[in-house]
Amino acid sequence: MKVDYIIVGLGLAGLAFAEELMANNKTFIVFEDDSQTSSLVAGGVYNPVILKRFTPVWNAKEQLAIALPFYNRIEEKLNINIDEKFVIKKAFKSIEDQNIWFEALDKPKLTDYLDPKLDNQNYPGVIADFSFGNVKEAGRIDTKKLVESYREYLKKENKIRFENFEHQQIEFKESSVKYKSIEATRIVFCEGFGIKDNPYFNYLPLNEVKGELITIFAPELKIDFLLKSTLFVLPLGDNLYKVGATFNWTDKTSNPSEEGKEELVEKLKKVINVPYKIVEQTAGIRPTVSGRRPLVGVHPKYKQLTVLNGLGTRGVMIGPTVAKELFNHLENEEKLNLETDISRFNKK
Ligand SMILES: Cc1cc2nc3c(=O)[nH]c(=O)nc-3n(C[C@H](O)[C@H](O)[C@H](O)COP(=O)(O)OP(=O)(O)OC[C@H]3O[C@@H](n4cnc5c(N)ncnc54)[C@H](O)[C@@H]3O)c2cc1C
Repeated sequence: MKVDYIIVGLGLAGLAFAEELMANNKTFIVFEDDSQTSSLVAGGVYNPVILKRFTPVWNAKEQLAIALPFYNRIEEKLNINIDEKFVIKKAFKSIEDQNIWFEALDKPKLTDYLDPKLDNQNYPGVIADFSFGNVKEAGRIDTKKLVESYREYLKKENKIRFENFEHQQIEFKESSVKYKSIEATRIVFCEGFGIKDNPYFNYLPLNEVKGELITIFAPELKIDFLLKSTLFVLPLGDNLYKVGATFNWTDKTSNPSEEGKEELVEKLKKVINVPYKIVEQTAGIRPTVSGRRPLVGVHPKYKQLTVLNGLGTRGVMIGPTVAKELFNHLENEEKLNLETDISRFNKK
């Protein structure tokens, strides 16, 4: 079997690259072994503003201009609904917090997104003593539905194998690779935290950060916006809400933990004051990089091997952009963004 590309991993990164290949009539096969869960458990929120500091997300406008049409095309192609738009209401913790918001209103990159009028309304069940600030142009991609539907679609197209990709089986040819019975021009590794087992790219500085979420059933909480406080509370419909997330730099497993649950329950006491029941708990590892820029590019020695990783906490927004940039670099000789190109980690 001969293909243009092998893609290893079908999370948000692999999916975005597969779409790019299809749009350009390239042939490919995906390997997926279910070892990582990040894209399946993600909140899926896209939000152009960093709400801890009221600063703009890096290249937010440009990323959203690519990402939203990208997900809407997939909605049409697979006949699914995955994009839900909503307002994010940031619950201020103090008057100082409000003042920082007012200062941020003047930042040119934020004016489109921050509503200058504070929301003083009371929402039953929500604890907020200092009003809310509204963030516009935000929403959520249902990443679980997206990834599962896309894998199903690739299965029907005979373009995915649900098995572990074994790096030691790669044989190098002059300008291609052989993997078992497949000959491919290139391999694109989209393995998330799985990169740690990749002997070609595990030199890259990926700082994995485990995140846990709970889903609660809270019939007395009637909100149709994303509530952002010490945690986020995201309405899913049918009185269900996703609550998260934790940040844990030491636990490298994707298993939900008792500590994770306790941390969320403890923090939630300061966010809502209505009864609820926990109906689900999920966990995954965010593939993050210090400096918060993804890992994109070509192996310094083996030019057939490439990587698309490090999407961090914002895979939904940034995935489609970096997939496009990698494709254009490999096929159209366009330069990679110097901030994301892995050559920044080459030995000088
Ligand atoms: C709790 C939590 C909440 C989050 N919330 C948000 C959010 O609200 N918004 C947002 O934008 N982002 C969010 N994220 C981050 C987002 O999930 C990531 O940025 C994104 O999922 C990373 O995608 P990926 O494809 O790079 O990695 P992954 O999703 O980890 O995908 C890698 C895939 O490769 C497969 N794989 C690895 N090695 C092999 C191998 N050798 N052979 C075969 N297959 C292999 C794995 O099974 C996996 O499916 C969240 C993450 C977590 C954990």
